[in-house]
Amino acid sequence: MGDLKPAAKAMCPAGNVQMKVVKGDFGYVLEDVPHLSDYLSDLPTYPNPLRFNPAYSVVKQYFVNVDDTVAQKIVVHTDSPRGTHFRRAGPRQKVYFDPAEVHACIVTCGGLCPGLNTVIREIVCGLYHMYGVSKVLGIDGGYKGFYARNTVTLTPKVVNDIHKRGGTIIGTSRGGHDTGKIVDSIQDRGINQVFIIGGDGTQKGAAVIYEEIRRRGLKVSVAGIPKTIDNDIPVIDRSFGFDTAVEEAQRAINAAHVEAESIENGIGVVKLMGRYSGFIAMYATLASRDVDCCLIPESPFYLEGKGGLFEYIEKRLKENGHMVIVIAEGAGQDLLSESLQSMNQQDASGNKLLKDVGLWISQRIKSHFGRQQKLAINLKYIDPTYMIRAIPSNAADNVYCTLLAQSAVHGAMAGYTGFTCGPVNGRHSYIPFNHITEKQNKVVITDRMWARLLSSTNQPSFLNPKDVKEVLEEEEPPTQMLEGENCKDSKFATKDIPSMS
Ligand SMILES: Nc1ncnc2c1ncn2[C@@H]1O[C@H](COP(=O)(O)OP(=O)(O)OP(=O)(O)O)[C@@H](O)[C@H]1O
Ligand SMILES: O=P(O)(O)OC[C@H]1O[C@](O)(CO)[C@@H](O)[C@@H]1O
Ligand SMILES: [Mg+2]
Repeated sequence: MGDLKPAAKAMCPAGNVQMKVVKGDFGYVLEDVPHLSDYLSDLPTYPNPLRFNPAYSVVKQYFVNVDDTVAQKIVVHTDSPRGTHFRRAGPRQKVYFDPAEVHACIVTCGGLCPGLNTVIREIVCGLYHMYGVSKVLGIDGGYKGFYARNTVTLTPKVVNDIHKRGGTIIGTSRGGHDTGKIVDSIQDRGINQVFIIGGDGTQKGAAVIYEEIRRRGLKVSVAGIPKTIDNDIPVIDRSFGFDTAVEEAQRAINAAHVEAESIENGIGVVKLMGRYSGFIAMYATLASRDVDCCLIPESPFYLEGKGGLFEYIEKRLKENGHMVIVIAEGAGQDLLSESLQSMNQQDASGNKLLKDVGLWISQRIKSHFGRQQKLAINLKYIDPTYMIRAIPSNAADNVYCTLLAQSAVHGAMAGYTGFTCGPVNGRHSYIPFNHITEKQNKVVITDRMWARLLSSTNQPSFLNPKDVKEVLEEEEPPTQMLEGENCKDSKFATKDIPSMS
């Protein structure tokens, strides 16, 4: 990495702060994150206290090499360029804060997600035990808590057991992001490390807080920790709490299956979260094996006629006597808008409020088969929406949350700022905000994973040749969670679509 070319700068779409892009040989690109020293000169440095910590001092190569970067694309070809890289997360030999001067704060924003309390716990414990920092504040109730609510003092004792509880002990909210007031509060309280846990909206808010802090020339590190139960944040392998949510969804699917198979022509309908991305529904379906049909926002479907849902339900009931349908909350919203009066309501953050697709589809199925009178169905609708996100994180998510929190703490102590952290191809990395906020992670229905789902449920793809063409033309890159690349050359060739009319 010694022969990297000098930084080439590009404008950051989110604001007026320039992106740090470093180019190297063979198409190597480092999309670096900002550092306090980019805008503050003569900052003192200190040896990392971990050098003197008996637990860590024996670890070989514990400190991350300053040149370590992580490749975004893991599948490469002999002639492909090396592509985009991110700075590897982890402790540095030198830190830019004297632990005694650190005054950190933590805020959680947006919807709940299993693991929030674990992340809070591990930020507090990481700061205390790894770096000897003893001033950590919890901001009560999301962004607006900076200027409208009280704060909570967080110590290892206060947070000791919180990972066993769902929710967030410091509260959360939507809306109320006022950059000026938030940065005033940070400045007035003498806070110099800000840990912001939240989804895409929260990370957009974190980006503008960072920009304002930089504009004011403050020595304050801003670290984002991505949180989304929908797994809709791009670049990172997966988001914390997702595993837990998929696991909890099994209970609802099992119940739907038991109900459905115990009665003649039983249909179990389960609605799961997923506003724009159907990952929870897709993984819960794949894990369960009891699901006959999974409907997600990314894959359009229709009810009536040849190749439609009603036809498939009839076929499945005749074949098997019962069936289970899993539907993500954002699926089929276009169909609902046609039949229900459009509401166009928004939550406090400006997110569109969705109509209840679970209730709607249950009613449509009932009235279709009721009208036909040739198949008497028994439908049970289960809506575990909030149950899958209000629980504590499972063991795997707890470990993941710990690594995330520690990455954020190491990054802030090392003087990095304006970053989100998360695993990229299994290596924790510091990712510039714009990469995380520019677009959403979605299920790519031309990817192998969706094909696996279709072959496991045997459901029709509901796509007509025109839809297939449109999907292929969108050229979505494969998601990080998937093992392969897009297979647009073969998998969705028209002849392979199960129920093409
Ligand atoms: N573009 C933006 N600029 C500044 N702040 C924003 C922006 N978008 C959202 N926010 C703020 O971020 C916070 C959380 O946003 P939002 O409610 O959209 O949840 P989220 O972080 O996307 O999480 P979830 O995945 O649960 O939706 C809110 O306080 C909101 O005001
Ligand atoms: O009802 P709330 O708390 O606004 O949250 C609902 C939304 O939050 C999410 O879980 C995202 O965090 C979406 O899937 C869902 O639409
Ligand atoms: Mg969001």
